[in-house]
Amino acid sequence: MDLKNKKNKWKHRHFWQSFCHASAGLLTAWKEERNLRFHSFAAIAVFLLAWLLQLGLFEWLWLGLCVTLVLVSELWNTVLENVVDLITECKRDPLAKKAKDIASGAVFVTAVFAAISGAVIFIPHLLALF
Ligand SMILES: Nc1ncnc2c1ncn2[C@@H]1O[C@H](COP(=O)(O)OP(=O)(O)OP(=O)(O)O)[C@@H](O)[C@H]1O
Repeated sequence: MDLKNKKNKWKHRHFWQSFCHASAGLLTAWKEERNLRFHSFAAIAVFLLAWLLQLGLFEWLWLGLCVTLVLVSELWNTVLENVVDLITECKRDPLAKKAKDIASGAVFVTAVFAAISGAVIFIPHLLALF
């Protein structure tokens, strides 16, 4: 297939169009993915606690990095689930299971990293209160 000469009719022509499609994607993921909503609320709770404890700039940056990593890995997990369902037409397939389980594993690894980082940052501040 000659992809070079084939014009993609869906190609974005304006930045604003790209922005609208990205926002629509985020909204769809938010509506459909329970885990994404859970991680988003957890992120809000983390930022609220960081604000109450008056954390420093680098602690905020580190927490921001952890939250971003978790949310982005959750979004990629959703992308993969949708692509796998598209290919398999939602039929049972051992390769589909393998791909989805590994993608979930990636989210789990990021979430564990975020939880450990959160504990390292918050525990000393919380202990100092008592
Ligand atoms: N087509 C399939 N063939 C075989 N097993 C599948 C298939 N689709 C899903 N599964 C199994 O079911 C699990 C849940 O898949 P599903 O697509 O419902 O994701 P989910 O419940 O949104 O998961 P997550 O919590 O990772 O977001 C997968 O991890 C996999 O083990």
